[in-house]
Amino acid sequence: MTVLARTVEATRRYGDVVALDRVSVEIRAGELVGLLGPNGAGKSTLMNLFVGLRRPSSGTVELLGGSPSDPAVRRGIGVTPQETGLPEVLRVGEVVDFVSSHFPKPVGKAELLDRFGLGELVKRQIGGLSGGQKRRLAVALAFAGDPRLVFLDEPTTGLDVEARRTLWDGIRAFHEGGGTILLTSHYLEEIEALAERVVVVGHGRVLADDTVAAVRDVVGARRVSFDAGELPELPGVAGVQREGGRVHLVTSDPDRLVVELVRSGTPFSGLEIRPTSLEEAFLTITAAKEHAHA
Ligand SMILES: Nc1ncnc2c1ncn2[C@@H]1O[C@H](COP(=O)(O)OP(=O)(O)OP(=O)(O)O)[C@@H](O)[C@H]1O
Repeated sequence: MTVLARTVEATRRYGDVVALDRVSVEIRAGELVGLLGPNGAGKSTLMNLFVGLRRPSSGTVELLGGSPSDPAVRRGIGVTPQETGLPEVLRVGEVVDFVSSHFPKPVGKAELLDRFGLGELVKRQIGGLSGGQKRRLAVALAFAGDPRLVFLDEPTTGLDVEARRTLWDGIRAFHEGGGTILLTSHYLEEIEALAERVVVVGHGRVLADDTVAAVRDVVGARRVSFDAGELPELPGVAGVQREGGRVHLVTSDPDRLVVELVRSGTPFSGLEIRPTSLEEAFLTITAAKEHAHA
């Protein structure tokens, strides 16, 4: 499959901070890849290397067969930054026209706005849009030039559920038409809803790069919850969390844990066992790797 973008052993330092540490990632044509990781993991730095806003301190970055610092190459991508300031006095349609004029084969105003549920706002001044509408427009603009590859850094931050779903529909439509996307998100629900592949980043390193389902399987963890007081030593516990009287234990072997809990004679009630969410999965991966490096 054609690789549209890749980093090879890319490291990025800011002074003493190593934001990315020898990261090698490939984005292949037609993929929708989610980039997941806690605050400060290095997600934005990786995005910025791909789109040419930053250069690696060492290692290489390749974009559409060329270099991200080449403006001609960058014309083939679409980007929505985390922070966006659009001119308040311009109308929605004017902003779309302005951005589209930079590309040889733009999507077309009506189609673009419709795709993102903004069709009725074409004459509205930017200053009169709600925060959510501005955000949706900013994301829509990443698609204006009919790009081969789109980078979305937290596209739906601050949006309500309905606006988020409209954006997801727009992103999915692009992907179903063969488009390739790399998106970061703090909403795990978003990564699970959109992405097929997930790259988990922590402390500047790639912790996992696989399907969403496989990342869960790698961890294979279950969350065992119950009400109890003091707990004895229990086998195979990867993490403990307490909420008032309720205890949540993360384990890869819930059966053994429950057997041992019963054997210990510890009084408990309200037993519940469920699969871990992606967030819990990546916290467990991060903790396990840190443990291994310690
Ligand atoms: N311009 C900069 N100068 C100094 N340090 C920086 C700079 N940009 C990022 N960093 C540091 O590099 C590390 C990675 O930051 P980055 O913004 O890439 O993480 P992130 O995963 O995108 O986080 P978030 O989810 O909070 O946006 C952090 O420790 C951050 O403080």
